[in-house]
Amino acid sequence: MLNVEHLKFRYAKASEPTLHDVTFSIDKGEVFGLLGPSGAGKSTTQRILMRQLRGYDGKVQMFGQNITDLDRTFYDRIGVSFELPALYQRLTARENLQLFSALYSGATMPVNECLALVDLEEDADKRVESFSKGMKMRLNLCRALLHDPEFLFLDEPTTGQDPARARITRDLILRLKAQGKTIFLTTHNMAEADEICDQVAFLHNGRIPLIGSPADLKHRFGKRTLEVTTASAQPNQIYEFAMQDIGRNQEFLELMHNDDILSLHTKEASLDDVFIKVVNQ
Ligand SMILES: Nc1ncnc2c1ncn2[C@@H]1O[C@H](COP(=O)(O)OP(=O)(O)OP(=O)(O)O)[C@@H](O)[C@H]1O
Repeated sequence: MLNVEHLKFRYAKASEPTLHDVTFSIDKGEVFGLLGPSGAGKSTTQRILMRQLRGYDGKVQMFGQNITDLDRTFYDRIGVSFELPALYQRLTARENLQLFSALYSGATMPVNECLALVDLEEDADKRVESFSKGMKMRLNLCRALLHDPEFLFLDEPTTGQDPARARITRDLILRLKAQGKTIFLTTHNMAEADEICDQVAFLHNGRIPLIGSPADLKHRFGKRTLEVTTASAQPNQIYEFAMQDIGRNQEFLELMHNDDILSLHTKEASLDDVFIKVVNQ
């Protein structure tokens, strides 16, 4: 569905390339997460794939063709939800969607139906300028879905949303995946990436040093630990032991012979651990 090989890109006024050598591919129906520190080049990569930035080196193929060879129907096949101004503030949510619907050559989803997907039906006739950041993000997502595209670009899709709303958005993304859509997202939320992505890639120093399923990367690079608290320890003192070879860890074994264990708690490896390892390399 998408194939990127040795992508390199430098902004006109920058002395160094933002992307040095980026290679990855995404299969149809996959949720792919591009992760990395601020300024790593995640949005830059997305903008190249969306044909907003030209002048790159390397190969970028989408829908089986080089993206430079695709005609304007490309924009009917992709949906884009970015944080930056994509909405008319003075218009209502409904008016915004009606306006964007008119830009597509093919059929679009009824506006009410689309607003219901992101739980905004009751706010349909309010001006966007009165919306919270999270509501604007949800309307942006709605806009991206209007024309039922097969490929979605989502930049930080749950930014500004409270945990309940973020849950609704993540469930929607998973429903879209179940419908066969391919989704490329960026997020700083590692737990979110872990939950919804089939594959994640870490972008760092203009390259992708790690790529794989969250489970595989956590297994390879994360660390599982056991946390122990005891009655005799200082308040807030927690002993932490790596699970690997714990049965031969003398300090742990001695602690287990004490009678004052208060709690034993296993901590699973997380993508946060992997992220920190990648950026500290
Ligand atoms: N128009 C531009 N001209 C020059 N440099 C730019 C331009 N846009 C972005 N950059 C630089 O390119 C680098 C990558 O920026 P980009 O926005 O792609 O990062 P990001 O990984 O998406 O960051 P964040 O997580 O903060 O959104 C940064 O150093 C940024 O300053």
